[in-house]
Amino acid sequence: MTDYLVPEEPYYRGVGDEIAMYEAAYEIRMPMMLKGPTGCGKTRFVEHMAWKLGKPLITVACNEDMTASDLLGRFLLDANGTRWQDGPLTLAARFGAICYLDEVVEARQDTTVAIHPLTDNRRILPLERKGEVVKAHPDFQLVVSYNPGYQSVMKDLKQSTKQRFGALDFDYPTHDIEVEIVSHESGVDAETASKLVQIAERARNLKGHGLDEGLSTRMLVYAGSLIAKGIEPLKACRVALVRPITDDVDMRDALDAAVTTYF
Ligand SMILES: Nc1ncnc2c1ncn2[C@@H]1O[C@H](COP(=O)(O)OP(=O)(O)OP(=O)(O)O)[C@@H](O)[C@H]1O
Repeated sequence: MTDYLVPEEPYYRGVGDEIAMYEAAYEIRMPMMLKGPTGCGKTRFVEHMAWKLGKPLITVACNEDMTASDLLGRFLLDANGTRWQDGPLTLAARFGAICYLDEVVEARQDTTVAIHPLTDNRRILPLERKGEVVKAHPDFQLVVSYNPGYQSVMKDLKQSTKQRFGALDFDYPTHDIEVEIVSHESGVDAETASKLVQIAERARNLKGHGLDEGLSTRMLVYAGSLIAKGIEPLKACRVALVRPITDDVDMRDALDAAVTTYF
């Protein structure tokens, strides 16, 4: 399990009371759901909290091809016959890690249902194929992330899943905090970081008016990092901010124009 300990403090700039809330939630081992758009700091937050609490962290990026076996484990065939290999969720439950399921809504429903017995007061994980019931280690906690913007009627978590979690809302930080984050992460000065954040703020206003999702803090960190490496800001913004977020020619022009008002 020591392989999964977070060795150094991951930089996380708190934006509200989320650190204190998470600590309280961990105290009672409440399963947590982190809700918010992509690239706004959810993963970094969990890494920071695992480090702060001194607990191992096992992260799983969920996708629609994922089966319950990918989480729970399976029998593998090797030279000596078959042997059981724990999946990441089983490993975390057995040895007391924080298990972070990123974008859990992407997983198929039979996969999400597999977490149910772990997320109520039973805190057990039945491994039907193996004929074992794993009792969760006292340090085990389940954390999932969820981007409400992506959900459709077809793809949403069942209420019986949602209601097993406490939830923390995440969003893009306020201007000054985002400037601090972008500057810290990329190495650009506060003035440049502030320009990048202003571009993002303008683009975020276009969400729902041609853009599906706002420009994330992650994208700003990329743009800033390119600028810090000596790339001309205009080009850095095109590559890291404008081109990835839209294929629409008019929208690209509008965003390019926004960039040129700052750089
Ligand atoms: N509050 C914050 N403190 C420190 N860094 C932050 C913060 N918010 C965002 N970042 C920066 O933004 C980047 C993206 O954040 P992160 O990977 O945590 O996003 P996410 O919300 O988990 O996205 P996804 O849902 O796509 O996984 C981080 O690598 C970090 O550089």
